Amino acid sequence: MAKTSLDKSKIKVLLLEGVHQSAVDNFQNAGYSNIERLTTSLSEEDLIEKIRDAHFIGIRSRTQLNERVLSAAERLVAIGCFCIGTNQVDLPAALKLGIPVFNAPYSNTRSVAELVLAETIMMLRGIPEKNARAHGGGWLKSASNSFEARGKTLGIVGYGSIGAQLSVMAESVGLNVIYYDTITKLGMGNARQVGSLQELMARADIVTLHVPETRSTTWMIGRDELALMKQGSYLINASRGKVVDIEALAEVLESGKLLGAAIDVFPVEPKGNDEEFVSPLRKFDNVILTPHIGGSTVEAQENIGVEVSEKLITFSDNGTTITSVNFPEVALPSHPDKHRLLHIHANVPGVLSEINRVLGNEGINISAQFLQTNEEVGYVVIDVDKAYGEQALNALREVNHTLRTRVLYSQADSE
Ligand SMILES: NC(=O)C1=CN([C@@H]2O[C@H](COP(=O)(O)OP(=O)(O)OC[C@H]3O[C@@H](n4cnc5c(N)ncnc54)[C@H](O)[C@@H]3O)[C@@H](O)[C@H]2O)C=CC1
Ligand SMILES: O=C(O)CCC(=O)C(=O)O
Repeated sequence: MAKTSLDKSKIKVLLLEGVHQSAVDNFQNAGYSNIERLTTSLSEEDLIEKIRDAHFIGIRSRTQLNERVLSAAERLVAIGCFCIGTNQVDLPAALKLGIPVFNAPYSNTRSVAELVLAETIMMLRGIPEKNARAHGGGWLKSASNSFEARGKTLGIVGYGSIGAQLSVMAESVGLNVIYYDTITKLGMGNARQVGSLQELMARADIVTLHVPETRSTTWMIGRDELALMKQGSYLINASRGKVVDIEALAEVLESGKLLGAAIDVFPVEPKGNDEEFVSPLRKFDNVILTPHIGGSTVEAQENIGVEVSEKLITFSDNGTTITSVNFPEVALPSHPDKHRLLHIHANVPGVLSEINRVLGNEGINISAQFLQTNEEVGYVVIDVDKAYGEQALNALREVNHTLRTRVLYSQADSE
């Protein structure tokens, strides 16, 4: 088992929001034993306390890792988002602090697409109201406002992994698919890209949102966009809560313009299952409300647990940053006979030559060197002879603009 700069039993892994057991198993199998796993997210103050001595943190969509929280995380080596979205992390702040962020970009794609297709069919048939009526002892046997999916138009906003997968599944039940994306994309099957969000809103019978939360998508669907929708149409949002103005949506539902909606994500979501869910949409029987479970299937969560923990363990044990969403990506070979130094620094001219100078001054022979930079940060990985681990690390710490350093001892040495 690889010995890292710290004894693995001292490396603290904090997992929040019910990250799947598969992640815990993976960490344990890799020799990490100091794992704390909580089922909820934490308030900012509690998070600051907890993250202070964590080396790795695993979160899902609810935990907000803002600049203030990250600044308190003095020992943090990396962040794992056990989900697709990474908007809950201040990625530039993490980068400036030298902390890579990893996620699972495809593991729950299918789960979301299946849910959205199912909701489309359920809403077209008016099932949410009929179900609510039956639970209250009523009997709403009627074909009024009950439609087949065949021949209706599904409008997908954001034609990425989820949008494109949904597109294929939707066509298989006879829906016509149109989509809007800021990037020109080749449609799957017979799906056709439209030129504007406005055109999509006006043409679709069902509009479904699959964009990330960014500046351009925040409150993207408000009064003006909802006003463009067809009389008797439907809206689905399983992307992020701040993409839709919920008050405006409540108004169009109240007016009867929309026949239904299915909303999985909300501007403010409960921290855990014990907190009350508050929303102006609670009163509508024709709205399917789900507690941000688009990606919550056994299959997806287990896969995500494995995928993201593997990325964190690989970075911890070997230094590889491939697939990080904010960090220079470096794919590294194993280093059986050498100690490996990891140096993360602000990307200003002269740091690499300074690194080589201080190592040269110490008489340290470099056997391999890897460098990758982005606009903010440089990541240098240096393999050195086994005689020089601590000495080299101390020298590197003195280099100006250093953000974080680590040493990974020779793997053969620590078997
Ligand atoms: N409800 C849930 O449990 C889940 C929600 N999600 C959310 O779904 C989002 C989408 O996921 P993926 O399809 O995997 O992402 P993706 O990155 O593959 O696709 C997003 C697409 O949106 C497009 N886009 C970005 N800004 C846009 C704009 N202003 N207008 C139109 N299109 C725009 C992009 O060009 C891209 O094609 C995630 O970012 C996440 O927030 C993801 C998984 C589970
Ligand atoms: O499962 C979760 O907690 C979040 C899922 C999600 O929204 C995502 O993957 O982006």
